[in-house]
Amino acid sequence: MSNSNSSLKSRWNVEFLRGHGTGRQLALIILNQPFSELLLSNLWKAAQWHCCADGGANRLYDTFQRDEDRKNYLPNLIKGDLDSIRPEVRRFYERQEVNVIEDDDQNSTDLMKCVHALQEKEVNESSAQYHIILLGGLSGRLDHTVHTLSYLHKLRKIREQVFAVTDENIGWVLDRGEHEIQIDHDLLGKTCGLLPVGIDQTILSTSGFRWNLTNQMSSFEGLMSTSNHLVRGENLVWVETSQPIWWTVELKHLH
Ligand SMILES: Nc1ncnc2c1ncn2[C@@H]1O[C@H](COP(=O)(O)OP(=O)(O)OP(=O)(O)O)[C@@H](O)[C@H]1O
Ligand SMILES: Cc1ncc(C[n+]2csc(CCO)c2C)c(N)n1
Repeated sequence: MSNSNSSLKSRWNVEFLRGHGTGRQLALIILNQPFSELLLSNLWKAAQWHCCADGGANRLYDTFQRDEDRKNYLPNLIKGDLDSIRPEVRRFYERQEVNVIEDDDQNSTDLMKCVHALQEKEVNESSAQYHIILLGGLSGRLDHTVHTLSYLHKLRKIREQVFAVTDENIGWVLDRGEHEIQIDHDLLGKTCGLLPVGIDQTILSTSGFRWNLTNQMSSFEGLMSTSNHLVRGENLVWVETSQPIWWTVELKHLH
């Protein structure tokens, strides 16, 4: 999986949902949202750096019943204002020598604090950028959900690939330009959307969908491609957009 600058076409695949590496180092940021054990374990396996945003640590802890199992899933970092992590959860991870960092800044969210921590790590280690998977953040509290939409929209300027994943959906921002998205029909459901949020309007062209667009203007006030379908037999979709948009597709339940 890589953003190929040479062809100016971004190529995307989501095989990390199966627990597969994708070539680039992956960072998993666990938010305070429900998720299945199978989704967690696949993403955990695919990622090289694991971080919990505050109450995300409760979700990780509660995924397992036994401390022996919890000890196989120790994050590299727990960070946030730490007003949501339960005391016994904090105690457990601190005893396992997990780095727990309290950051009381009241102008940035726990999600932002975790992304900043990753950026510091990359600078300190002079490493290439990780691709980022947020576990959660697409549903639940509307202010948090819109924050996720806004934050990934902004991050596109400084980060290469940032995904948000829940048991129901995966989504990310397609920056202006051309995109080829690999479609694994065993992982992805058919329903999808191309969402012009955070922009005035965009000109969209697509192929591989049930309902395609050609140089069509799309905006929040006007046409939005929601409830579109992937087509069985097409293993790739193509999207060209003149402005950044959110792309989402429903997920099949993992088994
Ligand atoms: N109900 C929710 N819906 C969507 N995302 C959520 C929700 N609750 C938490 N999150 C995500 O998980 C992160 C950690 O959440 P937590 O509950 O620990 O803190 P919070 O006090 O709600 O959030 P923050 O301190 O970031 O404002 C949040 O920054 C947000 O990205
Ligand atoms: C205009 C404005 N609105 C809301 C907040 C509150 N806020 C935003 S991020 C955050 C941290 C939560 O851990 C808090 C409390 C603010 N600071 N400024």
